Parts: sequence; structure tokens; C-alpha cells
Amino acid sequence: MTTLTLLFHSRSGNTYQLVEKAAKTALDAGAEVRVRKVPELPDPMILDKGAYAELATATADVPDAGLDDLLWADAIMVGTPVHYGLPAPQILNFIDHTGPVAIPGKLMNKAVSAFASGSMPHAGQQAAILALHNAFCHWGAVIVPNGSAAAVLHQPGNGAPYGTGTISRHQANSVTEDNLGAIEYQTLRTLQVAGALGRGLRPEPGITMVSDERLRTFGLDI
Ligand SMILES: Cc1cc2nc3c(=O)[nH]c(=O)nc-3n(C[C@H](O)[C@H](O)[C@H](O)COP(=O)(O)O)c2cc1C
Repeated sequence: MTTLTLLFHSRSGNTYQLVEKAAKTALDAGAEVRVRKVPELPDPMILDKGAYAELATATADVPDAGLDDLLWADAIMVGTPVHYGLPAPQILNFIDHTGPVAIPGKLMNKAVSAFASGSMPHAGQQAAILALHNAFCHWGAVIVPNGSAAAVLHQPGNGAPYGTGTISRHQANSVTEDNLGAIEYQTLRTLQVAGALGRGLRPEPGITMVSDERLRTFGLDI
């Protein structure tokens, strides 16, 4: 069974709506799923205090993310609001603390994918996703983008090949059906690649495989 960790930060619910759809999609597909929020930072900049409080109540039972949630997963999907064209600082703070698992190579070959919610069109969703891809390169993980082939990506609210992005126009919980279709596709594709990596990394006749022993000669603890 493929394991998926959904890691997110959200303050007015849009990113969390994508997470909920991804979780349902993955469970329906037979995956095992952990939904995890990254820890909050002191003195967060909150625009919509009502929505923030509502989401805090709705996600009170969602555990905080830990490094074990990354180790456990075959696939990791990261969702973030856009902050000045970047991922939210809560997400970046969590990534900053992944050194103990990233540096020894324990996140290598995991299938990883990113999605984002911003308030306006062309205002940084793709930049935030690509910024997360930078970190995924440091993890040695395998980035799964959406590409542009699926019909759902050609719906009016979609289109980015990098990952699902929503336009909230500062409205809480305002994710469209188009965007829910895109995250559904993104989740299935991430699980597909994670499954292929799990199968493909096992030695099979006729396929040239690089053994863990050979990679350990580079000082990796895998
Ligand atoms: C500090 C801060 C900076 C933001 N910067 C951007 C931005 O650069 N581009 C954008 O489209 N939205 C920006 N926003 C708006 C949020 O990204 C947007 O409301 C998003 O839908 C929130 O997602 P959430 O509902 O999951 O919290 C910013 C919000 C805050 C609080």
C-alpha cells in the first residue's frame, strides 16, 4: 500500500480544502494517508481572523507534522498559501528543520509534489510551487508536476503544469470545482509515480539497478 503524507499550512481554509480533496482521493485509491499541519509561528500575520479561528477549530484534531511523517511516506504533497510570491514562512520553517532526515539522504527517491493558494491571478502561485521544488531538489526527492496533458488542467480555473493553484480573491474556503479536479489529478499522479518508484527500485532481471551498497560508497545512510 502506498503511503502519502499531506503537509500543509492554511489560514483561511483554501489550502486545507485542497488537502481534504487530496486525502479523500488518495484514500479512495487505496493509499494510506497522514494529514499533517506544520507548526504555527509566533505572531502570524492574519488577514481574516474569523476564518483563521474557524479553521483552527476545524483542524484541532489534525496533528502537527514531524520528521517521522516524512520518513513514513512514499509520497509527500505540500500545500501552502502564497506569501509575497513565496511559500508561507510556516512551511519554510518546517523545511528548515528537515536537515536530520534530508542530509543523510532519507528523503531520496520519495515522490513529492506541491500546490498553492493565492489571492490573485498571476500573483505567485507558480513561484511558490517552484520555490518548494528547490527544497525538494535538496531532499533528493523526485518531483511530480502536473504537466499539461490532462483535460482537467484545461478547465478555466486551472492550467499550471507545475502544480494546482487556486485564486481565492481573499475569500475563505473558496476553492472551485476546477481546482478540486486538478488536485484530484495531482494526487493520483503523485501516487502513480510513488508506486512506480517503489516497484522500479527493486532489482528485476534485465534492468540495470544501482544497489544501496553502491550508493553507500558515497557515505549515504540509506
Ligand atoms: C503575508 C501575506 C502575503 C500574501 N502574499 C500573497 C501573494 O504574494 N500573492 C497572492 O496571490 N496572495 C497573497 N496572499 C494571500 C493568500 O495567499 C491567499 O489569501 C490564500 O488564498 C490564502 O490561503 P489559505 O486560505 O489556505 O490560507 C498573502 C497573504 C498574506 C497573509
